[in-house]
Amino acid sequence: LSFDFYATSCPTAEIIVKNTVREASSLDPTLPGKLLRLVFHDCFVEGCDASILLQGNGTERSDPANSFLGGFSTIDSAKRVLEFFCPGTVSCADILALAARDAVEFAGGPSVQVPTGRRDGRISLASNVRPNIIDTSFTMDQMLKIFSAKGLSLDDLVTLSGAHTIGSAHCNAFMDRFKVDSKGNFTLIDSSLDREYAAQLTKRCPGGAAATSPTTDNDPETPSLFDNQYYKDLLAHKGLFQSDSVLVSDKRTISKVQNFANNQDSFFESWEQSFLRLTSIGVKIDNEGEVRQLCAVVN
Ligand code: HEM
Ligand SMILES: [Ca+2]
Ligand SMILES: [Ca+2]
Repeated sequence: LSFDFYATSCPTAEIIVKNTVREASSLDPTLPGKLLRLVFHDCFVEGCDASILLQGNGTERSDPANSFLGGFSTIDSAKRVLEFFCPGTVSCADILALAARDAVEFAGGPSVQVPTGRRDGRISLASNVRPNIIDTSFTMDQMLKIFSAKGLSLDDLVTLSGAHTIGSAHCNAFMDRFKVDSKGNFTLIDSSLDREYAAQLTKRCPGGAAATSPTTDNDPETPSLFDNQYYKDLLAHKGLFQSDSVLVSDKRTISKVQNFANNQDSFFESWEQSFLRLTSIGVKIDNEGEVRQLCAVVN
């Protein structure tokens, strides 16, 4: 990968992606979160190779763990423009990494220079999703095991979890942390969650209707701003997922959380490094992959 990969073959590549993300985000403020989660779910399965974008029976996209992913149409739009100006040149994997980078910037986060040159993969299997994607119920050791397998550290886990400073979630991702009986009586199951916050969350999940339920902001304070508020939320026991709360209950990660909560610059600096590591996982180059014509299908 290199920073000037498309300098001669498609010098406007990054501008085209940025403009597409900018326009789409101004119409749909939920888009930045979707693009950011999309690159995470791409890179953790088969590397950053746009395997998540392939459609069809039994692909990664068809796994229930990926059912709430979004942002696909924005990637398709950017690809359409790029195929017009630079046919067969810019990979879907690069478009996705650049779009996620731009999404963070438009949400108020740091702008990161991202190297390009990723090729698109030809393999996308639902059976590869569960072993590689972290569930909210995982312990720190289970999370660390998956992160290590990707060449990422505990610090990367704390930093990249900061993505939950934007975006939203469906009830089934956090509903098991509390319980409401038929009489409306509320019981807190996970005591690492603030009681009042949990009581508010129950109102977002009426009757336990998980899939059809409305979404809840990941960061209750600044839901669409990419800032360090997520870490302040964690210290206030307002991490939405169990996997967020674990970051303050584990002595290996609490000091990093405190550091980021007190110092946004420190979070942003770490973000830049960790985001580069995330978007470099298992990249395919040259004939290890292809440049798809359409991001949803292999050539
Ligand atoms: C480490 C373990 C992680 C777990 C268990 C986890 C889990 C989840 C879950 C359950 C949701 C809600 C999905 C829904 O119901 O719609 C979510 C949302 C989100 N996640 Fe994570 N996540 C993790 C790490 C990450 C990382 C590393 C990133 C990116 C760098 C990320 C970015 C996001 C974003 C941006 C959203 C909001 C998506 C939207 O608004 O549509 N997450 N995550
Ligand atoms: Ca992938
Ligand atoms: Ca925020």
